[in-house]
Amino acid sequence: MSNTPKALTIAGSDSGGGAGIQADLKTFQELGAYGMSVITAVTAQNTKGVQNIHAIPVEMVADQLKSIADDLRPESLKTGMLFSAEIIEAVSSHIEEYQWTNVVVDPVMIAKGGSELLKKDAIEALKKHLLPLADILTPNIPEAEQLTGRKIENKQDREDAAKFLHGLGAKKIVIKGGHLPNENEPVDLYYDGERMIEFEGKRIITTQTHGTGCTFAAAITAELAVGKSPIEAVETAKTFIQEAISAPLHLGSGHGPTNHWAYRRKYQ
Ligand SMILES: Nc1ncnc2c1ncn2[C@@H]1O[C@H](COP(=O)(O)OP(=O)(O)OP(=O)(O)O)[C@@H](O)[C@H]1O
Ligand SMILES: Cc1ncc(CO)c(N)n1
Repeated sequence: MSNTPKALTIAGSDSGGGAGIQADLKTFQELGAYGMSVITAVTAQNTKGVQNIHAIPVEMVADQLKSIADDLRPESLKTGMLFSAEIIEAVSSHIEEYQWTNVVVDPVMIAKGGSELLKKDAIEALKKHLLPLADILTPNIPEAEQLTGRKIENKQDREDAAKFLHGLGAKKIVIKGGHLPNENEPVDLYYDGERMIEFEGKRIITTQTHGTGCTFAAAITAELAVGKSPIEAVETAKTFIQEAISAPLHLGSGHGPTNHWAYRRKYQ
């Protein structure tokens, strides 16, 4: 058998191709990991917004996980849109049962246009079942606020939130800076229980940011699959998303997708 690194995404499908499963698989491929997917929900979505959501029955989510576990153990995995408490519980119990490692949890809650990708009553399940399994948790600022129940207004708040989330069991946390006010650079704060590290970026004023969070977490996951350390993985992911936002494709009339092949063209 070959030792090609395999990365798994457990997430929702974005018909528009810029976020969710589609962004994840494109990113895995770009960074040299063989991509696999477990689909939790199908969204009818484009750059203008989410028009409809159909959750996959939890038994079918479990069957997809089992098929992968029976044959194709992933070197790393990421979770994205999980939609409901029952899907979160099923995904968490299977990750535990199969003892999968290098688990990246992107706690997707709301799409850019405001659509709910995680039911409100599922947040507790996420905290209780999935956070303790996270090797790297990647909330944006509104998600970190939901998970901590605290307002995040400055750097000290972000550091406190990272510590709080570490206390809930996530081993490493990256609080992403995309949602900081436009006059601030998009600094991502990394915390592993000991070190606080700021990953700096250059803010690009653009509407072409559909799927930035998915792409960033997928890049971390791909890097873990190919054997990089968590800090190296976050470093590469930061460069990958910076390039992907810098060279937009200008597709659609709303929040357009990022450019998943920009990093390769520049660095590979
Ligand atoms: N305008 C921007 N310019 C440069 N980097 C950005 C910009 N917006 C976001 N980023 C970076 O992109 C990554 C994703 O962050 P962001 O906070 O946008 O995630 P998100 O809100 O989860 O995305 P999504 O819309 O997919 O849910 C982070 O590394 C962040 O710093
Ligand atoms: C399916 C899906 N997952 C995640 C996001 C968040 O960007 C989205 N818009 N759609």
